[in-house]
Amino acid sequence: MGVKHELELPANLEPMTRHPKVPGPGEPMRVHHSMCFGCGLDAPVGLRLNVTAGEDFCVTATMPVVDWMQGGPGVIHGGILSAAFDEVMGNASILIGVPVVTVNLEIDYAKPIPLGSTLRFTAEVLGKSGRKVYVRSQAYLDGFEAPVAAAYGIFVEINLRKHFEGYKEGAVKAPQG
Ligand SMILES: CCCCCCCC(=O)SCCNC(=O)CCNC(=O)[C@H](O)C(C)(C)COP(=O)(O)OP(=O)(O)OC[C@H]1O[C@@H](n2cnc3c(N)ncnc32)[C@H](O)[C@@H]1OP(=O)(O)O
Repeated sequence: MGVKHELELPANLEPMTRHPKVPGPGEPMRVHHSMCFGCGLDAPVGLRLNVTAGEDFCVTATMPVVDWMQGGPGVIHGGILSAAFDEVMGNASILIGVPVVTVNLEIDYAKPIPLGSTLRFTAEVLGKSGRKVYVRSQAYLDGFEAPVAAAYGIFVEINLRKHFEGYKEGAVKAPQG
């Protein structure tokens, strides 16, 4: 079946503006936490995704599919791909300037993705309604015109300080030096 139909969006989407302080098109998005599994460079195990800002409400990213990402023999684990989509779509949400967390993630896996390949991601914010931000992402592989996987995410605006209150004491710190 490949990737599924479009995400059903609510009728009451609000106009969005790109936040003036986010990176410009072609510039790298900032690492939001050095120990983040998705983008952190100090995380002992992680995707270390480099996400690049695009035009409007879009971002792009690439991810080499390396051996530790294996699920079935020779191919990526579906949960790793899901985490990559989460990270890329979370970064797209940053472009509208609201702190968010994921509440809903849907993935379509259309093709097996071999170890040794490089996935290319695109993601765009489709709209915002109240605290909810709707995002879509697609993953591409060389040699395939259509996406090899796709995702839809709903992210919800949070108060960053309140959301992580009570959890920060248990946070894993980056190694010193
Ligand atoms: C930023 C850089 C990249 C980061 C990428 C990685 C992002 C992540 O992985 S974040 C980690 C995973 N996510 C989480 O841990 C979130 C856990 N969930 C929560 O903490 C809470 O559900 C929270 C705070 C998001 C929302 O709770 P609360 O503030 O009580 O709001 P609540 O009223 O339940 O929901 C807000 C809206 O979202 C909707 N909503 C909540 N859950 C869902 C869901 N599963 N599906 C669809 N809609 C939902 C609600 O219906 C509500 O809509 P409306 O405003 O229209 O009534």
